[in-house]
Amino acid sequence: MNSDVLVELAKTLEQRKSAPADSSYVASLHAKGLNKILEKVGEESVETIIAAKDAATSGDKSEVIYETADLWFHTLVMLSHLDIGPEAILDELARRFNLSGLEEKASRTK
Ligand SMILES: N=c1c2ncn([C@@H]3O[C@H](COP(=O)(O)OP(=O)(O)OP(=O)(O)O)[C@@H](O)[C@H]3O)c2ncn1[C@@H]1O[C@H](COP(=O)(O)O)[C@@H](O)[C@H]1O
Repeated sequence: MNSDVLVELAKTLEQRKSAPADSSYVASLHAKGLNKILEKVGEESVETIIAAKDAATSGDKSEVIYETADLWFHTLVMLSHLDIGPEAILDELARRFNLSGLEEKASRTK
């Protein structure tokens, strides 16, 4: 698995924050602001869910892969807009290694 892609993409997204809005899609999203970015995350979430349902019945996984890539991409733009790098999410997932989801849920205080 090539998780370097996430890190490399995040570097590009960071550079786009200071680019002119009309020079790139990511720069245009940052210029439109967080609400527009969240609208895209919501839209891509719904498209991913629909593609997953379709994949379960048709067996064709290409659309759900394509839509999940759109969703991950827009989620990375959201994180970048909030000055959060993908390392923070990867670190959090790593922290959860070998931690049972059921045990973690039972240990929550809120
Ligand atoms: N991975 C992506 C990527 N995935 C999806 N998209 C774009 O996301 C956009 C939104 O998809 P939609 O299907 O919703 O398109 P749309 O209906 O035209 O969107 P809206 O008008 O509703 O906003 C499309 O324009 C896609 O091209 C991406 N755009 C950029 N990247 C990466 O980001 C880098 C920087 O991109 P730029 O900022 O454009 O240079 C690129 O080099 C790529 O690595």
